Amino acid sequence: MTEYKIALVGFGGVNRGFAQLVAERNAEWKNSLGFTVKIVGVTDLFLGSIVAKEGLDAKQLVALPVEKGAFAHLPGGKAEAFNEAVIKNSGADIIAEATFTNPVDGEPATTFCRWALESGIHVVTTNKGPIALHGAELKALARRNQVAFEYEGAVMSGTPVIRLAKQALAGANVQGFEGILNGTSNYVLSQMKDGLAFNDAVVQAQQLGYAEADPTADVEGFDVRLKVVILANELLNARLNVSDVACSGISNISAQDIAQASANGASWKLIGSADRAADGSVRASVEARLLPDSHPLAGIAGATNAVSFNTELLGAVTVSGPGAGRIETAFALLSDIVAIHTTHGK
Ligand SMILES: NC(=O)C1=CN([C@@H]2O[C@H](COP(=O)(O)OP(=O)(O)OC[C@H]3O[C@@H](n4cnc5c(N)ncnc54)[C@H](O)[C@@H]3O)[C@@H](O)[C@H]2O)C=CC1
Ligand SMILES: N[C@@H](CC=O)C(=O)O
Repeated sequence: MTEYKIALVGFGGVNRGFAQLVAERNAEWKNSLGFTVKIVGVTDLFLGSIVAKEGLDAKQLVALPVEKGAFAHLPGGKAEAFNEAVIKNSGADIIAEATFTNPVDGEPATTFCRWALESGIHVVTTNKGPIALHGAELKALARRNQVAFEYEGAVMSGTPVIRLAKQALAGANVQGFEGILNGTSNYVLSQMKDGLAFNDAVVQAQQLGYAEADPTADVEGFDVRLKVVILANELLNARLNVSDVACSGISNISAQDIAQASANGASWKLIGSADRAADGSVRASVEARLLPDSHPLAGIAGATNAVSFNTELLGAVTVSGPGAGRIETAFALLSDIVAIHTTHGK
């Protein structure tokens, strides 16, 4: 029976959600997935760090209070985040990277991924920055070191759109896509439709674990822009940079705009899209669009996301599912570990 030793980098909503899955389901995974997971290290800027090669009690980790330096209260724990030591020296086979997404340069998460890959350790991550901004370099580094770099949760949380489009739609010839790719902004627009003020809806999205550390990234479209770059580069063989994608958000949409749209049988949605032109070039954008209620994306409400792939052989293939959420995104990490088990498992 394979046992994967995992170190968690960042211990906010997503990796705590992953620890919860381990606490509740490890025994079940033994039978259903053919492996178990042992958490051998955790490091977090705010909480500190801890390493235990014999394995940490996942239930105890989940119950850790969200207090500065909290890991220092556990035997062997430290108040400081010794990220490099945890990544390189905890004995982990896999690093689960879930620190803040930095939409400008992808750091320091990109460095965390490099440290792991250079050390021959697999990486699973939900962080959009390293993939959108340094994806080609990190994938090459993973190949050179014969390890996996997996990031299904970076787009649409636990809804498996990247693997679906790359594997199940291989050969169908994806020509483009359009989608609702941010849970927070879609939640905010839905709540505003029900009468809540913009700022109150953003606070709710933060409390529910959907929003970025700085929710400006959600409501101004920067988060969707990273996801559009990731999907376009993965599926359309584009080489887009963030600066190639025109981007605007939803912060200028008023309650009155939403009510008026509703009265006219339409809804405002933040849409990320990309298309391959006849000359092979790829154009992409992020913008709020007014969709008639008959449009397949108009009825997608709350933190649910959906993406419609335009394929040559099947026409439109639309996938909908959770776009944010702690456990939902933790599931994406699990699905990445399943992929590693399939490709690299003993
Ligand atoms: N929450 C969600 O629904 C989804 C989140 N993501 C991405 O997953 C990642 C994690 O998300 P959450 O857990 O919700 O965020 P979070 O804000 O709850 O947790 C992030 C944790 O990382 C820690 N951290 C930040 N910088 C660090 C550093 N330099 N070294 C060590 N620790 C550091 C923070 O102290 C915090 O505890 C983010 O990149 C986010 O964009 C992706 C898909 C969905
Ligand atoms: N803040 C993001 C989280 C997932 O990427 C969102 O709301 O979609």
